[in-house]
Amino acid sequence: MTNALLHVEDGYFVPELTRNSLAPSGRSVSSPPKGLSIELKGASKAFDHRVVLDRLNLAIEPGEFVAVVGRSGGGKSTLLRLIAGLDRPSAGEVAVGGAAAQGAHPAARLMFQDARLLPWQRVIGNVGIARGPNWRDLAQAALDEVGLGDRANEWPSVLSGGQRQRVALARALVSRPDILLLDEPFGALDAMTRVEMHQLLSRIWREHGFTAILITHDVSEAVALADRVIVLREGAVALDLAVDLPRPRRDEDRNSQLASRILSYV
Ligand SMILES: Nc1ncnc2c1ncn2[C@@H]1O[C@H](COP(=O)(O)OP(=O)(O)OP(=O)(O)O)[C@@H](O)[C@H]1O
Repeated sequence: MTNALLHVEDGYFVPELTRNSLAPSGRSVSSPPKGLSIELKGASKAFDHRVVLDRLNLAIEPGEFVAVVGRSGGGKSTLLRLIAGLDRPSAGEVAVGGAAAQGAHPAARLMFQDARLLPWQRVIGNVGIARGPNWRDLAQAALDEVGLGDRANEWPSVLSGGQRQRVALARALVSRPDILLLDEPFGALDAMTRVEMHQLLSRIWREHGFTAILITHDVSEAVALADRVIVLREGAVALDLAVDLPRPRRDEDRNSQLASRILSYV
């Protein structure tokens, strides 16, 4: 498979999106980028005249971690696709870093419930999928960051679900994204692995400084990870709540109180 066939919608690192890691930007693996702001101004999306997002206004600060929860079919993934620039609003505007989105945003990476690894590439080949100068070193560094440095030469088929998601995270990180868009990335994992992934993502988000948007059905996950939880209902923001709890969020009582409050808006 050539790079030209790799698609941003699959979470892959496409060649024209390589500015941070492969261009001589001066950024090294240890110099974190700054997250970008995201703004939706009266953004609507309709499919066949059915309104899925209805005049949404939302301002997300650079480096903020926002979780979006809501019922199935409520427009969460649609919102993520608009922010990624994979889809255009039917009306209104989506701005990333202050500029209106025009096509897939070069600084955004996506992660899905399914890791979407290429079975014919070893782990390191999946992470450094775009190749280019130093790709192996950059991919190895990203694998080290997610705790899989010693699995670089294995095939994806021998990895567990949690390890595959770590590889998907490394593949996103290798380009030093300014925005990480997470569409239920931990939805298929068991409870223990999910908690490990929460800790990993929290650490990486803190160290890298990217803006994170996490879609989840799990309100406790939203409370554990996000600065802010948004409930999307019938295409509009039903709740926009700051999670004012210190990290790491180990106070089960406070977490579950907040989770119950959020659930009442879903
Ligand atoms: N490309 C499309 N064409 C037509 N309808 C679409 C398209 N994409 C999404 N929809 C519809 O828009 C609505 C919202 O879908 P979306 O995937 O954004 O919801 P969601 O909140 O992410 O759902 P879930 O939690 O089940 O993943 C659904 O009714 C879906 O069928």
